[in-house]
Amino acid sequence: MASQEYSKELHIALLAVQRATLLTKSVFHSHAKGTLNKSDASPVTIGDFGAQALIIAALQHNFPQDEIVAEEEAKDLRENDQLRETVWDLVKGASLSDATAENELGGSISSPEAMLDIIDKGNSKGGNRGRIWAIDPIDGTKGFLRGGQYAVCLGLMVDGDVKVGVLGCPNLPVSDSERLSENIGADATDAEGKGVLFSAVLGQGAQSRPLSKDTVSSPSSIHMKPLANISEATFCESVEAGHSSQGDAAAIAQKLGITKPSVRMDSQAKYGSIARGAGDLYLRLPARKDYVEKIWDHAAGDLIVREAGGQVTDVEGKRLDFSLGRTLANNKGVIAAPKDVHGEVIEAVKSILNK
Ligand SMILES: Nc1ncnc2c1ncn2[C@@H]1O[C@H](COP(=O)(O)O)[C@@H](OP(=O)(O)O)[C@H]1O
Ligand SMILES: [Mg+2]
Ligand SMILES: [Mg+2]
Ligand SMILES: [Mg+2]
Repeated sequence: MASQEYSKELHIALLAVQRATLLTKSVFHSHAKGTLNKSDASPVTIGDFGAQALIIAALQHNFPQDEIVAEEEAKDLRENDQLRETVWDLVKGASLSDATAENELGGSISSPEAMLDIIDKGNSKGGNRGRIWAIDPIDGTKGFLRGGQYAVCLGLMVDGDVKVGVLGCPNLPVSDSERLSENIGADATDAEGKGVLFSAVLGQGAQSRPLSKDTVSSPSSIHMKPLANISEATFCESVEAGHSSQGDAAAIAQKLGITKPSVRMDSQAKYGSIARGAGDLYLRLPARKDYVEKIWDHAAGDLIVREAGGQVTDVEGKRLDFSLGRTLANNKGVIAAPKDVHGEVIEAVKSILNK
């Protein structure tokens, strides 16, 4: 049988996300997370920089022609010797325990200077032409710092359309059959038995597999849970009230007859959770009118939910458009739901937001 389309891209993406996720786990457990505040007042840690370096190095080794849009830049590390050395210590020690897998990723980065240049290779403007990877080295940095959920995120777009998506979620349960509990975001740990990789290739379905320390584990297919009645839905939203208007979400839930409390969770772990049927809906209602969503916050999750039988749009019902550069310039908010109830959810969203 001929290998399926994008099979090499998926394999490398899984390995690269796995290696980067292991690096972030070591930072998650340490007290010194090397946190800085960026110009927009959002945090970045040594884990974000290190994970971005490892993923880009793996992509450049395998797909040297491809462009990369990544969240972070090396400027702060160039200006701060101590911070640079701390990140370098993390990066040079990071490797998968399987030698073949590590070889496939190109092995270690050669020097701290090379690491800085690699981090800055994520500066593509994005757009609607050619092969462009989108990287969020730690999505949900605030959750990461709080000891909650976070995700290492990688997507491949071709001509502006997402073809491959991978999410590494070290603090989610491995099992697809655990329903979400209210406090999953708050009491997350990556103790034994935790850690999952979600993935999808356009037209080939969505999968989950345990996060491993060596080569990739074998996958299970994942699907959104059929909903007999929308009123029985469990919906997910951000922990951060500034990222998603929780008052609007509550009003929409009430309109749909939903009585269960929302599950608040950081990061694209929300997309992975509903894709595996652990929850049903993801509501991200714009809290600030001027905020423009970034493509790396949604590329992988959007594809994984759609391949699991869901529909993902903005609050007006438009598909997310990844072809416009580094941001989702043409979209406001995100509504993800099983295909057959998505229309009903959008009607409720419109009726509340247009009030
Ligand atoms: N005002 C805002 N509205 C919506 N999203 C925002 C925001 N400010 C920051 N974000 C984004 O929200 C992401 C986290 O999403 P969530 O709330 O679902 O955990 C952040 O990703 P990072 O943590 O990668 O910076 C950041 O890009
Ligand atoms: Mg950030
Ligand atoms: Mg993010
Ligand atoms: Mg991030």
